[in-house]
Amino acid sequence: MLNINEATKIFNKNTPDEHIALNNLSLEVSDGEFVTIIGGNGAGKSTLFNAISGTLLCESGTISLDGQDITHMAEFKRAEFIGRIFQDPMRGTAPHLTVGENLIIAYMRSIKKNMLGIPSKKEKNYIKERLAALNLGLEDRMNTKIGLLSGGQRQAVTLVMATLVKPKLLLLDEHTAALDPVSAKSVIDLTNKIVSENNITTLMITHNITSALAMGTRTIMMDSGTIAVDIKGDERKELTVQDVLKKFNSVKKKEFDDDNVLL
Ligand SMILES: Nc1ncnc2c1ncn2[C@@H]1O[C@H](COP(=O)(O)OP(=O)(O)OP(=O)(O)O)[C@@H](O)[C@H]1O
Repeated sequence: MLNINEATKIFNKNTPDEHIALNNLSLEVSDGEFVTIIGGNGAGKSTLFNAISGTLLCESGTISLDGQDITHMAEFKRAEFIGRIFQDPMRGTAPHLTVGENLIIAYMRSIKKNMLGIPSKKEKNYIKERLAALNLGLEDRMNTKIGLLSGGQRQAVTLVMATLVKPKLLLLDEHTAALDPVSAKSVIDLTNKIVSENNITTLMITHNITSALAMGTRTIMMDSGTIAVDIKGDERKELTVQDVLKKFNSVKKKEFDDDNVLL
């Protein structure tokens, strides 16, 4: 499905500030896998997402999705089949447009029609049904400017926007980190529901090792632009946070230190 082969990204190359953010990183993700990604500050998690979504190009290595080489494909082209949700609920939506307008634009873009085209009545009903399925009553707020919704409501709408048409790949970049605990829990539940019901291949960055283990089917831990730990299958089922940290320490021969990691 997703195949990253020896990707290297170097920032400020050949300067005193040179930094290798992705170091010959290879990763294969199968169709329908839900991979949670953890790692300390600066480990390269967001750079990995930027490389996959085309926000930046790597110095070397290849990236393919569904058998198609996307290594040099422009970001806006990849956005047709890669959904990405950011930490900031303000990102990825047009705050002055209504909930309905934002959803329609996302839908029209995903089906490669003119973004400002007019959906049919059937399509409009489908969009409303998808919103209603969240059980947040947001289908009654189709005419509300999306910027007036709470952060949690907005991330919920963003999740629907990104999955109205099933993306080949969904990238969740700490998408609950800016929310209060109750809203974060609600968005996590919605994420699980939408991803599993639609069997969407998903990568999710989180700083919370507990939810990294509780969610998804596989957990990888990044360090210095590489994958230090990769856990899936039966091995993952019984694993505790301490086990993950122990694994990291034994592989990297150093203590995992990151104040931001919530146990
Ligand atoms: N545009 C850039 N220019 C220079 N250096 C960068 C740039 N983007 C990222 N880096 C550096 O690359 C490294 C990896 O950054 P990245 O944002 O991928 O880490 P991360 O794992 O997402 O960290 P965090 O959990 O803090 O968000 C860091 O050392 C960072 O300072």
